[in-house]
Amino acid sequence: MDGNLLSVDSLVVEYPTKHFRAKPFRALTDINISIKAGETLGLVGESGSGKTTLGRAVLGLAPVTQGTITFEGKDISHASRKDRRALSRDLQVVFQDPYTSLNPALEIGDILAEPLSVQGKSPTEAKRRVRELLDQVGLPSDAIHRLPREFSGGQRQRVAIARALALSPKLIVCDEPVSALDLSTQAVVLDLFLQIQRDTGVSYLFVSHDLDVVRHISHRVAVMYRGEIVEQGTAEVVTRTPEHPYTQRLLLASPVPDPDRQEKRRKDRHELLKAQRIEAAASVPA
Ligand SMILES: Nc1ncnc2c1ncn2[C@@H]1O[C@H](COP(=O)(O)OP(=O)(O)OP(=O)(O)O)[C@@H](O)[C@H]1O
Repeated sequence: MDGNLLSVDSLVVEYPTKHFRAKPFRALTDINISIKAGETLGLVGESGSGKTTLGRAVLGLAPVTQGTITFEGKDISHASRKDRRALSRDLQVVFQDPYTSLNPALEIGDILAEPLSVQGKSPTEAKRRVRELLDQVGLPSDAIHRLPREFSGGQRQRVAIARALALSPKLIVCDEPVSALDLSTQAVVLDLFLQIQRDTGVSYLFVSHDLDVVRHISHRVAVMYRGEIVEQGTAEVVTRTPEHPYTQRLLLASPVPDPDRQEKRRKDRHELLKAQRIEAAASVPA
């Protein structure tokens, strides 16, 4: 193994097109990324650039045409269904929309116990782990008997994060996990991601269209444009002094283009996080 938890080499993904004579649609071309244990790679780019497709390819949900995806030294690009089931212990996902990603008919306790029982944990073990998970994501233990609709967006995303954490994965693909949340809840949930990484050493492939979010959460950032990675490097360099014209445009297109205002927004977010951390210690979280 080369020290990487995940490495994606020369990846090409093509989606079949409906018309049988038409050429397949190439969504990803020559993608090369890697993630080490405990590291976050932020994936940023405009809508349609292929971010979700890359996350889905890692999860075995998009068709790999060429190249390899290696996880813990093993080629998983064409893993069988059985191998995928085993992989799901180590490789998990948090989706964008906490309103549709949780089964509305199941109580939170059952949502969290599901991956545990699939992996053969006894009901007693599962119960203990569910309590631990609720605590880890800052939800009260009485959440066990409540339904998703009784929770706010931020709280539901905590449930989705807890579910992803249930089997202590090594990598979580986070597909725009804060985009559906308001700004202050975004800050709290991002902080939770960071806290969990500090506590567990989990790695994230973190997809977002928001440079600000990606800068806050990532160690390194890869910028996608029309199915290719046009730039990657440390979060600081890529998001502040990008080299590629597309990244520069992305930075300019960010809702707060002025660097001073960006700095202020960074400070505001920091202050907000600090205040909310203090508040969170005393109250029910967002
Ligand atoms: N199942 C599919 N079949 C055919 N084409 C697809 C499929 N999924 C995505 N695409 C196409 O692949 C390209 C990349 O889409 P993808 O969803 O990965 O981009 P994205 O950067 O995540 O965009 P967004 O931020 O809007 O989700 C787009 O042109 C999209 O239309």
